[in-house]
Amino acid sequence: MSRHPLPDPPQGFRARWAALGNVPPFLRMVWQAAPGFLLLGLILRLMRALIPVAALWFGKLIIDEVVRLSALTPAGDAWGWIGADGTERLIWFIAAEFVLAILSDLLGRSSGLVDTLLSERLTMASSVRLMGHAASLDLASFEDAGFQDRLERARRQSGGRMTLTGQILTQIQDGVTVVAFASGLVIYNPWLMGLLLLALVPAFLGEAHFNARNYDLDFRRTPERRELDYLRVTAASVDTAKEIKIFGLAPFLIGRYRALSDSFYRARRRIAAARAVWGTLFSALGTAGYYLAYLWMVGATLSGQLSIGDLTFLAGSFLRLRGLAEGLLLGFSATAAQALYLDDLFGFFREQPSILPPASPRPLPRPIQTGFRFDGVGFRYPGAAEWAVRDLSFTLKAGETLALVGENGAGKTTLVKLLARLYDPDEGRITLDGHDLRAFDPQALRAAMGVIFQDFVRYALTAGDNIAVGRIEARTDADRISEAARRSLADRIVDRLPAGYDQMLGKRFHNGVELSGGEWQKLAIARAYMRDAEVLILDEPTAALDARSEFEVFQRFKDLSAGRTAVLISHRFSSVRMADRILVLANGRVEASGTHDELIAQRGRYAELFELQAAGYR
Ligand SMILES: Nc1ncnc2c1ncn2[C@@H]1O[C@H](COP(=O)(O)OP(=O)(O)OP(=O)(O)O)[C@@H](O)[C@H]1O
Repeated sequence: MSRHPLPDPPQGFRARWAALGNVPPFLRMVWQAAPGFLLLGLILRLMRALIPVAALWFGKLIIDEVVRLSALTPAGDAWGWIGADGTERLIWFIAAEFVLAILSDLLGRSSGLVDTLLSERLTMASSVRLMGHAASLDLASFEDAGFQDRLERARRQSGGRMTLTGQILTQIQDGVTVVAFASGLVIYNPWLMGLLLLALVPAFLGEAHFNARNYDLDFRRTPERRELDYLRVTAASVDTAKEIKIFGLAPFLIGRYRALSDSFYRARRRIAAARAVWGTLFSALGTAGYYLAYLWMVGATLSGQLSIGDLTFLAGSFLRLRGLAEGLLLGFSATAAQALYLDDLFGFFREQPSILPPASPRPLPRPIQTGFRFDGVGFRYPGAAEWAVRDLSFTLKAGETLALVGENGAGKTTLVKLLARLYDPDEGRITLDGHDLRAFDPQALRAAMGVIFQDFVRYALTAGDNIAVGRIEARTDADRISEAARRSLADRIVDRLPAGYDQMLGKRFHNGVELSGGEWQKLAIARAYMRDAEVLILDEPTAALDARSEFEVFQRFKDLSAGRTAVLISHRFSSVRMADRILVLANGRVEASGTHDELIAQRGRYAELFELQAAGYR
């Protein structure tokens, strides 16, 4: 059973045919990605489509010619007929068939090549579009399990479904070949065509049914598949290896993986077995149709209505047509199935962010005049029952350094996320210089902020790039990067790295050097200094720093943010007391505010927590 509520997959034939509506936008995407290849693929295939009929027709002509000549040629030398009188036509027919065979191979290989290149270009284009679109969506979306399922399915489609173009082109090619063969059959005897269709339709419906069942299974099991991927990565990755070993977690993870994938396997096996049984039955039906037609052809040849050449042409046509039409119908149903999967990709592209720039955004005040004001702000994470912050009212004055303190879960990080408009409040409002934050372009707002979170990212990039991500446009500005490193005290770490700023970090790639938790933090803090930020926010990225380092880092932070608006979050009171003003949060509300001395004098929670920590050091 799926653990997360998922919308039902599209059911029934109508939905499956409706999914074919995804084919035109898909082809549009292909056209945009590689118009030349698409056109070339189509031309090559159309040329190739007519070769089988032509080859079979030459085969018929050859046989009739052979039958005619065999009566005239004396027995003896197998090569003696070449060059003899009256055999020119036969030689031309054989030569034509030879050329067709070579041409067919050549066209087949060229279209294979074009397909490969096309699919590469398409995978790239759709992955780029996927990444771009994902980046435009709200943070809240990413934290929703249903969204992650949709993202996962879309990601699979962007890589996995790209053979679809080749499939559609092959369909077109086979369609043209079928029409050519069928015209031949109809000319000889229209009943043959009816017999053929009768033999094929059940197979087609059967395939369509099983394809849809497979899709339903994939759809319903997306959460489990995500869990499988998660387990695979967790059980075997550089980030988790240490803890997995210490806790001896491998058997647990493997057991879980096995149980989940077993249930997957069983479901797949059921479908595959039913498909095999029905497939054999339907195929036997097709064979019966063929032999019925064959009986008629043999009779017609014996009674002189058809020549031997006609018999080979017709029998060959029927057999090829059966194979082709079967392939075409099954391919059609497979295309419909693929188109169902495309629903995931296009469905994802249709997903829209809710935090958008207004039609005419206000220019961001630079410098900020009065500051930010929270007015009765309340926010609940999507799907959460509890408010993360509620009735939150305070001012973050321009130019001041404000510290946020409070126990775990008090709402400090949430407050910062609201300030950076990663979320919008559900109640109340946040203003900047008197204007609602929603009046500004969220990108511009974020660009004016330097926020380093507790769970900042450790990029598998060079040390220099790990700092430059704070302002990626300045990636080549070595002076700016080293200045940022100096400010955050990361310069001493970089100096010790074998390749300095060019040193690859982390264990993911070759020659990477791993840093300690505190060293990573100093590097991350340098990101904030890369920006021309109006507001600097350190949300506890200093937890792994030793006491002296944190003191130094914060001292610098305060000096460097002089005149700028700054927010710092820390559980260390020695750092917090440096701030101009301290806000004590509890249960998502402001419980008290003031300078360190004022708060101590109030003898409230702040004084209590401060005493608790101080006592620990005595
Ligand atoms: N992404 C999220 N989705 C749902 N709930 C969340 C999410 N992040 C935080 N919460 C909830 O919101 C509340 C406030 O969390 P927040 O991270 O703001 O606390 P904090 O004061 O920063 O805590 P800490 O000192 O542990 O970092 C907590 O009760 C937490 O469970």
